[in-house]
Amino acid sequence: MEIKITPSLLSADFANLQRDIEAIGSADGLHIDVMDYHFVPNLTLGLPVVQSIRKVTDQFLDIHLMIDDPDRWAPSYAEAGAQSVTFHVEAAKAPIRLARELRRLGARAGLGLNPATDIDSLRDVLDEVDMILIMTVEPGFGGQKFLDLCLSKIERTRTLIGDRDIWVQVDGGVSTETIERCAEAGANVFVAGSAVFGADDPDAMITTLREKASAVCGSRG
Ligand SMILES: O=C(CO)[C@@H](O)[C@H](O)COP(=O)(O)O
Ligand SMILES: [Fe+2]
Repeated sequence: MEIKITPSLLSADFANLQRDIEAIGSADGLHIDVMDYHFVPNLTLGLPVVQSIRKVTDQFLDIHLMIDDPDRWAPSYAEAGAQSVTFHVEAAKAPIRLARELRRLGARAGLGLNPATDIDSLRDVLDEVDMILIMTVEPGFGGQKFLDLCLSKIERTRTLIGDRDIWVQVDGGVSTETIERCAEAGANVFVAGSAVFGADDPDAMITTLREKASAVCGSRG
């Protein structure tokens, strides 16, 4: 499965978003973390900023909603032109209805899972989604330490998916130190915030991360 590196704009300079987006031209998408002070103890940005970003880039927009009541708010991000919208299973009231609505609006539907949320009970929902986002830190902040305990969930997720065309995204603490283990476990989409924007050359870091993940996936077959 194709490897994708989607840097998180959470670690970009919010006063210079366009500049920082242009500095990562080799990214496979822009991961945009929407937080509401309720689902997580942090506040970031919302729909107006996503609409503005849409106007200045053709990049694939990968929205990660860490908000209460995604049933109400998520469709607007698809309408704003985001190609992928991920909501959390812990927050959604009707995840199947919401995933269907996102797909109807032309977006890929993503299902996000916190570190303590199990995947096994979600096997019946898999055909409704295009991506499973596995948090590898508690959601809310960039720059946290990768939780190794999530690796076995990545493996179980890939096994449950079988031959379905569903992406497995890992988010949190992904770096040159951890990306190979995530790829080995079965992830193919990698969010990296502090690792990319904290690097001297963010675009070169994307290439390094992609090479490390690809080397593992190549050997995994
Ligand atoms: O969703 C989140 C945090 O809740 C992430 O997307 C972070 O922004 C990733 O940042 P790093 O751990 O890569 O610094
Ligand atoms: Fe995220």
